[in-house]
Amino acid sequence: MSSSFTSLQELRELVKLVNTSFTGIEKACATQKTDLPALNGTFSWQTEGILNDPEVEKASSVITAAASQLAAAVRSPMLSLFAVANQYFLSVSLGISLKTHIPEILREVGSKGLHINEIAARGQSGINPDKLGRILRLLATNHIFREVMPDTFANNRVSGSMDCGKNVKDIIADPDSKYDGTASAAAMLELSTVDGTVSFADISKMLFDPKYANSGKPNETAFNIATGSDLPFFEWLSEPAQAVNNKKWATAMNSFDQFTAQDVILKGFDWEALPKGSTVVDFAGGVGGQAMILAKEFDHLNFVVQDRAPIIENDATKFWKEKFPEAISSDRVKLQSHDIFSPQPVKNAAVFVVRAITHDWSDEYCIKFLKQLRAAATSNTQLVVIDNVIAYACPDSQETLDIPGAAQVRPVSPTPLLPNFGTASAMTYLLDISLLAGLNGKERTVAQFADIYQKSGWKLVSVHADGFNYHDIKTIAVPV
Ligand SMILES: C[S@@+](CC[C@H](N)C(=O)[O-])C[C@H]1O[C@@H](n2cnc3c(N)ncnc32)[C@H](O)[C@@H]1O
Repeated sequence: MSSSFTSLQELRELVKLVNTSFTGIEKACATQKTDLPALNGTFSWQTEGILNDPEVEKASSVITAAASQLAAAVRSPMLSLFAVANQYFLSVSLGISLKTHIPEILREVGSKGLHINEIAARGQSGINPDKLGRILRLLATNHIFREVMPDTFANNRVSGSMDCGKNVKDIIADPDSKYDGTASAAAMLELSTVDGTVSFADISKMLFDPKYANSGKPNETAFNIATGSDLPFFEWLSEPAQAVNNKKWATAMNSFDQFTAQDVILKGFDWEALPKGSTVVDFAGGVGGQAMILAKEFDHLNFVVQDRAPIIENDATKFWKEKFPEAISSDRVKLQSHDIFSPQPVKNAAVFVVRAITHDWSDEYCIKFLKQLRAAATSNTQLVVIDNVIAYACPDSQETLDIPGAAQVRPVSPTPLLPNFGTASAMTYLLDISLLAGLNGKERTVAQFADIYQKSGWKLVSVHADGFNYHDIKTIAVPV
């Protein structure tokens, strides 16, 4: 670990890591006969493709982790801390740029950019041009947008990725529908910045409140304190008053498909080996996106997609009617309204797929629904939980590493990087805290998964990680 280095040695090692990783990126670009997309270039999914190359992905993580470790080492601690303490303004500025449609306005004028007076006028939000300019300058200083001339801004590749693709005129005519029909990740960014999440980012109220401090309840959170609602987040989102946020949430969830490989569900579990006619339950499956990928690939399997009644009756029904109607008409796929805490109606499931669910709930609640699944399981039923796995920021030698596949979840970081790749893994840790604030949810280590399984009558038997990340990890359990 880093403690064995002198300060200059450590910095030299970090610089070396940046250099060797950069050489790896150059080689991958040469092999693929392509270039890295330029920071000041235009965003497109096609040119971003090289970043998904496993070598480039790994090199990118090393460079990100090393660069931030270098900055932490060479900068005055007070400057680092001041930047963190005021990060909130960066977050809100990002949201303001979305609310005023800056990425779309700047796309329409191209690389020459536009003066702040004209940007403010085109957005018709009533924002003062000088104040907007200061917001955009803070963002440009953080590599989001470019100030091409004094008070004149253009998109760069980062800000361009927030462009929802619609005409500014159409957006302004109906701002509530801005993200309809798109898969824009900007919908999630808006929800995370100006649409309310900021109000519950202050989790101190939740952590120090005598009633909330030790609660695992989904409606005793920073979100509840901030909004005054006593509904759990997802129920609140279904309220008629939240219709616009609800639409945005649906777009945000769809947008994740662009970042995650669509075949992850197919890997790390032998679906082919399940006997013909086996039933796979997509538990709290949303519209049933995972079941659909599996149903298209394995026609010997049947599926039940379960979720809350409004999701099943509206979104899921529409989704399957549009994309795979024959699966419904042939009865191979059934859509079923089901509350995860009530007794599981499918008693002959070969597999319960539980994706992006456990991290929404505290241990207490996970154990409740896992017990319901266990009560309905046969001795051959398998539980396939797909979620993020979180790692400690220090070396970890827990006994679960003996479980097949568990060690691969933690790629070994080169010294002197943090074992969890530091800020290259920041998303997982930020998500963990936002789950805490909004839902009393939690990202878990492999050992913590093993623990909730053991407490609900399941036994963790294997772990499968696909690629170089902590996302979409499969933990597979069987009845005890
Ligand atoms: C993050 S989404 C994951 C959806 C899906 N598994 C996927 O991977 O796309 C969480 C899902 O849990 C569902 N959910 C939340 N509370 C529920 C409950 N009490 N009963 C059934 N489903 C619930 C939500 O409606 C939502 O579809």
